[in-house]
Amino acid sequence: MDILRIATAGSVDDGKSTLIGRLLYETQSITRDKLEALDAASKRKGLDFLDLSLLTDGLIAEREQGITIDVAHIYFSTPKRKYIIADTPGHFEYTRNMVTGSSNAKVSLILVDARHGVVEQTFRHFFISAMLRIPKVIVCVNKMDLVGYSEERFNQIRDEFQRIADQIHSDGQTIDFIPVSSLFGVNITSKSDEMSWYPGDSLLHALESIETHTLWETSRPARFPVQYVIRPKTEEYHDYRGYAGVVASGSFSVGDEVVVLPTGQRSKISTIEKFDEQLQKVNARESVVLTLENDVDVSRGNMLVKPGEEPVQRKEITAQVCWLDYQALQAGKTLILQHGINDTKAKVISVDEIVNVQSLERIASPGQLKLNEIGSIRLKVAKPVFADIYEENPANGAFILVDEFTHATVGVGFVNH
Ligand SMILES: Nc1nc2c(ncn2[C@@H]2O[C@H](COP(=O)(O)OP(=O)(O)OP(=O)(O)O)[C@@H](O)[C@H]2O)c(=O)[nH]1
Repeated sequence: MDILRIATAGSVDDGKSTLIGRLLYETQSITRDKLEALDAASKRKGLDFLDLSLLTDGLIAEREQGITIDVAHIYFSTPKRKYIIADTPGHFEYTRNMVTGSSNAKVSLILVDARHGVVEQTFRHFFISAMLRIPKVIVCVNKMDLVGYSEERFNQIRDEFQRIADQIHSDGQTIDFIPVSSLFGVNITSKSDEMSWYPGDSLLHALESIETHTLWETSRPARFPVQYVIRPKTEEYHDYRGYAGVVASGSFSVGDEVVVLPTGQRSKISTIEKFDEQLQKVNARESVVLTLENDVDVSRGNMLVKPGEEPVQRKEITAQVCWLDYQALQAGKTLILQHGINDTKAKVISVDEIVNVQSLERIASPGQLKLNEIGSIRLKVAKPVFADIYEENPANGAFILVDEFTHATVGVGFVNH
């Protein structure tokens, strides 16, 4: 069964917890004991209905004590597929959580309170979705009941959002707008009469109709980072060399010619093995063991690619970076850049620009990048990195920056042109 990952974030009180709670409730994803706990917790709050906002995180006790956690993963499923929602709290400082919570997501769910319209947090969330190239954005205009289910208000918000989207260049991203009332369950899992003017799908229907296989990385250039070299020590398998890893992007078939990076040696794929199975072809995200026709030199950390679509071996990298450390990033700083399983020392040459994610204003030569800021930097690496431009191949275009001494992750980067 396939899995669709959804990233969400919202501003305080725009109704995200209620919306997610309703999705879980109406897809019968709540166990009986959770329902009982929810009922009891709602009664304790003096409510005569189920407070669905208490459901998310599955952390009813924490919610009641007012503790908010960083990123919560919420699971639900329909007969069609499984869903994972990565939910980040809407507080303005949480860019960092949003970036980590959103990586790997194929859908970004953005909530807008119909009364307030597009707010700063909406900008930030959309900017990050665009930066991460999340292919699908669904904007739920919530609390439509509080604006009399007004088509005019919905159109106003949609147009305002679209204006922002037009300012942020985000190729390949599609945006859907859905008017909903989470509290009353309107347009969440089914459509209802209140907004007969709305011709589109309910939220769940929109999610169900996203074709994940067309979104996956298979259409990108083929990349196979070698995680382990398998060399059994037995007599029988004396000559066996298998290369284990996960296909990062693209696909490989038996007989395909491959180039080994960084050596540039060439060979052909002899077999593709998955457990006891022999495959003819393997696609992105699958774990396999490849064997090659001739005895080329391949070691852990090398990458198999196809001739004619090799990534550039970069000694200098320009990247958009989200900085995650309390100590600001400045030119001259030495860090460890980790790209897949490879790491190398990297020196910051310059911090060229920062983006104000609320106004989308760009400031040149800011001198430093502070906690939660997003900006463009230039790095020099000690060992060449085989990264793609993030926009062209997200699976091979991102890296993390690690502090040399504390080993803490201090930044997330996306390779630019
Ligand atoms: N009238 C109306 N109220 C709603 C709707 N959705 C949520 N609310 C109310 O808005 C308030 C905030 O809802 P939550 O779901 O807790 O909002 P949240 O965005 O998760 O807020 P945090 O829990 O602070 O992150 C609650 O009182 C909800 O009952 C809606 O569609 N209509």
